[in-house]
Amino acid sequence: MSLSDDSRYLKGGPVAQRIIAAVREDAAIAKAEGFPPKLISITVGDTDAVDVYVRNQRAKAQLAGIDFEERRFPATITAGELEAAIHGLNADPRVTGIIIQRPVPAHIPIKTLQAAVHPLKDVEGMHPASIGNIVYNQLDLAPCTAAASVELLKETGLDLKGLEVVIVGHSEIVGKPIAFLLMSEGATVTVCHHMTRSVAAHARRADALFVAVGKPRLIKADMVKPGAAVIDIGINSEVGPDGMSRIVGDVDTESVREVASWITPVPGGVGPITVAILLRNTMVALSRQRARYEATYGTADRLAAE
Ligand SMILES: NC(=O)C1=CN([C@@H]2O[C@H](COP(=O)(O)OP(=O)(O)OC[C@H]3O[C@@H](n4cnc5c(N)ncnc54)[C@H](OP(=O)(O)O)[C@@H]3O)[C@@H](O)[C@H]2O)C=CC1
Ligand SMILES: Nc1nc(=O)c2c([nH]1)NC[C@@H]1CN(c3ccc(C(=O)N[C@@H](CCC(=O)O)C(=O)O)cc3)C=[N+]21
Repeated sequence: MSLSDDSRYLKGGPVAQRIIAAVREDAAIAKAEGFPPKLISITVGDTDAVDVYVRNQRAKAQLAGIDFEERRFPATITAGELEAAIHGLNADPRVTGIIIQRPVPAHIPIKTLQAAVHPLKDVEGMHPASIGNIVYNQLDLAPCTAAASVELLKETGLDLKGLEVVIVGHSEIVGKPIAFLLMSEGATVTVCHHMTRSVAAHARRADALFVAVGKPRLIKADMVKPGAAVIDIGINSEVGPDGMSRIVGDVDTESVREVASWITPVPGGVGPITVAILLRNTMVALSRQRARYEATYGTADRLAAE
């Protein structure tokens, strides 16, 4: 049996395809009704991981019928100039959603940029108001990677109520929102980070282990409970023995697959679902904007109102 046929591999492709097919239907209807969805990606400077992500965003947006436009800014741009560009996009009625690719150069405060995106156009769910909604169990517009990771865990069929979950990594964009999403599903959640005394001791207790650190092969077989589900969120670029650059996760997949009952491959796991959820969030944003528009103008037909 080839590795790709192994039922232990929790593959993201089929889940992503399902989500994109639904988005495609919604997008076609919205377009016919005079509200074509449009997603704008903002990139500042150059990063490998961002290039992969943006490339896939463009390809999948095209597949789903969502207009996609990349705005690239040089690493030398000031925070004020970027904020002005974001305010311009907020005011543009043709723009449905804005995503700011991370990381941005050190002189740019990322939090200020995320807060500058209008909450109705915040397709990444990273505005403080959006993040706050997650704490209140309002989950329909969650940060894409966190939502994607939870979606993959659900593919196992495990009952999330009372499940012992350990998350390694507590960034605002991945680890923390995963913790909130899973708490709202009834899981018992432990979050580890670089000050945790023994990541291994916590990880070994987990029925489901989420890893989002950015260190290849951080998680080895002896850190995983037999029968656990392991969700590998890491996307690391590495030069392989053949001298070619390749993408690997944070989990030592070869050894961990002997112990775990489920494991997500990298590539082909969480990544494709992240892109699909970004597109789904764009449609959620569009429907919120339309609801606001109707509340203001009393009609859903923008063209008729103009
Ligand atoms: N698949 C996808 O769709 C996505 C994948 N990614 C990938 O996920 C990974 C993490 O991304 P992101 O969350 O943005 O990264 P950050 O660098 O923002 O966060 C990394 C986290 O890991 C923690 N950490 C660092 N070293 C250790 C350690 N030895 N043991 C335990 N915890 C540690 C850090 O803790 P502390 O803050 O305390 O130092 C921090 O909370 C990266 O590989 C990234 O490329 C990211 C986004 C989307
Ligand atoms: N604001 C922001 N949000 C992010 O979520 C974010 C970000 N910035 N910066 C970069 C990282 C990285 N990231 C990826 C998402 C999907 C794939 C992806 O689609 N990967 C596929 C394809 C890999 C390939 O084509 O080689 C896979 O894993 O199978 C990759 C990388 C999101 N990130």
